[in-house]
Amino acid sequence: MNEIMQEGLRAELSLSNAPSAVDAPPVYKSTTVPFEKGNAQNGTVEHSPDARDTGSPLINSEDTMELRAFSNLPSREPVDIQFKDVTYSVNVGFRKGKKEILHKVNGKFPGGQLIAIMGPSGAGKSTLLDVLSGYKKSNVNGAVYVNGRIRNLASFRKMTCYITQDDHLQVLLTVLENMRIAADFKLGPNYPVQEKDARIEDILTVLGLYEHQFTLAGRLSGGQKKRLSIALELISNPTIMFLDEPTTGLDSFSCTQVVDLLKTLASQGRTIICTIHQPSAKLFAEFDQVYVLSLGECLYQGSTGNLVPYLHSIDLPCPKYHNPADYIIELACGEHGDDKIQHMVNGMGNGECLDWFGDPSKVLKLETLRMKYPIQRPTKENTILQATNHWNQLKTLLRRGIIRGKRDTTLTHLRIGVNIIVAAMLGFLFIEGGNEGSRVLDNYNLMFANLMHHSMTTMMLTVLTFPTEMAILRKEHFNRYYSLKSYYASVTLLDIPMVSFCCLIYTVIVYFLSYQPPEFFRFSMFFTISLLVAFVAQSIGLMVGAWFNVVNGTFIAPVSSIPMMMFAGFGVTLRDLPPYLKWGSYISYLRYGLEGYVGAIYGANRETLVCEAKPYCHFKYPKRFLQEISMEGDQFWTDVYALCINMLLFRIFAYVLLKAKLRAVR
Ligand SMILES: Nc1ncnc2c1ncn2[C@@H]1O[C@H](COP(=O)(O)OP(=O)(O)OP(=O)(O)O)[C@@H](O)[C@H]1O
Repeated sequence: MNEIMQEGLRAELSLSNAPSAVDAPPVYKSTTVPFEKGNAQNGTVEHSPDARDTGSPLINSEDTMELRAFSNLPSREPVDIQFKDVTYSVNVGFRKGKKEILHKVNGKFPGGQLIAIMGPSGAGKSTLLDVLSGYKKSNVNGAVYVNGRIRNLASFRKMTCYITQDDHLQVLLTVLENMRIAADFKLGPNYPVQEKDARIEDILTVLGLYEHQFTLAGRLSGGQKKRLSIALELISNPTIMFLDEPTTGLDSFSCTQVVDLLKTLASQGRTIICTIHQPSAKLFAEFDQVYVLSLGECLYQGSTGNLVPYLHSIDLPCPKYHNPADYIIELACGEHGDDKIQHMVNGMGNGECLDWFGDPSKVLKLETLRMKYPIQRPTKENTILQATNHWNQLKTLLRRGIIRGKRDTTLTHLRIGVNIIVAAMLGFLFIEGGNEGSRVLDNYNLMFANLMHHSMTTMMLTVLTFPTEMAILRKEHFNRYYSLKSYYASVTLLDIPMVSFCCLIYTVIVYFLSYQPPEFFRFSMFFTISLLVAFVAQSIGLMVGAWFNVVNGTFIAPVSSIPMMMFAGFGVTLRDLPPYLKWGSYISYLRYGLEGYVGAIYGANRETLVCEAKPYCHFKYPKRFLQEISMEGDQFWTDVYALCINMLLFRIFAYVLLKAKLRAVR
């Protein structure tokens, strides 16, 4: 344990129950939290099958040491969770029906406890966690009770947080920046800065991250990343914390640090529920309560200390010097026979049996809980899911996006570099194409090449980067950092300067190297079309990226561009398109782009072109060229409107897809 963590754990400071509002001032009282050192040092534990746990620490108080609580986080009123006959099924596929994963499981997680959901791989641990946290809503049957009342998901989510197995952090932000951004989302701009900083400092200190506050999150070790994930959620001081495998991938020292920390949090009234694979005996003993699943059914629920007596009571005694956590997993896997699983499920009434809880005073009936916790009148703030308003969410998202943009210099340089290189190459390739009458067709090719460049670079970049954001979006959106509207608005706004800048450099280079007419209004028209095409392509990229993963997206996006190219009027003129395919030209944004470019360069009464390279210039008169390609040349504004409408429609559709995608996973 590092020094900071040690110091944090030793300090004596704890808090009394305080109001549940996030920004309520802390009220302190001096108590100490016993630290159970564990009697299973080497992965083995000697146990007495008859010794029932009575709720007191598993270890003699001689070995206790004091933990430092979070001095800036008010303690919480414990919240009791109970679930009855919970079933969860998934659709396996078209005409294949449904597969049931949780089979009418029951259970009770009393407040202020550290609870482990254990079981072999595929037992349904993560699924149960998802169902209880409200992350999964569809295909769930049964009832979840919070303090004796049927769970109201909206208000329940306000007191909970969900920490996913993968950390999904903002890797380009430092620890402190991550914390400050989270504080701005969760506490809002009106929360006093000094108190915000004090809360951040307190959390970082206790979690042993204070000395790493200026380290980029991406450079932290696995254990530090996990602690940062917890730290970010602690800012809003949740009452219930759900953690999916918080110790997976960590060494035993980091595991102990994380579990010690969770224990501290539980001791202050929070209900901490986490899934865990196969803890060592020492780690296992740290949990207050354990809930064991096998194939979607409950094998045991009760205190960790009561597991051995329970196994003894059902004639499945845990061998001496065997880690009970290992033994129950062996039983759950069916290593000792499949009949034992059913025997245990029956013995526990699939989670209905509450006889093996360490502290019987915590096992209150639903009616008693309802009397203990009267109904609270909903307040105005209670109707909004996020802690702060849309404007604050957008501002904070933009601030975070700007920091990320500045740090991600490789991508920024790459985007600028690609635009300069491609523009220079095309400019030199089509040099003088813009004013030479004999090279009008070459210039037409250049316009199409421009369209390809703008559409492909922006679209593919979005298709490749957006899906990687989805995991972070899912986590932060579920944890109520921001609404989807604010997120989407920030995504739309953040890329405007970069796309515009890249378009501008590209257009300047191509325009002047290829000798396009040196008139400001024609340059502006040319640039406007480039910009709009880039934005439409980006919208399509968003649409694809919102729904498909990177692999499928990189296939779908270019393939979907092919019909757009076909109908652009480039290979086959708009006049020569077969009547039954004419509709295609109206939905092709590349058609409007090409028409817009032609209008900018050859429309608006362009004067007769010079004809020096060859004695005969077929397209010396721009009008003749316009007739040849069956374009009017005076439809610039129609093209601009059409591109704007395309952009708007694709953006709206991308938003709808994104929303549907977020719903689909739940
Ligand atoms: N969408 C799905 N379609 C089909 N089966 C699913 C789906 N989601 C989950 N399952 C199945 O449900 C079972 C439980 O999954 P879950 O992820 O909850 O297990 P777990 O106990 O958390 O496993 P692990 O410890 O390996 O993460 C597994 O057999 C899994 O294959």
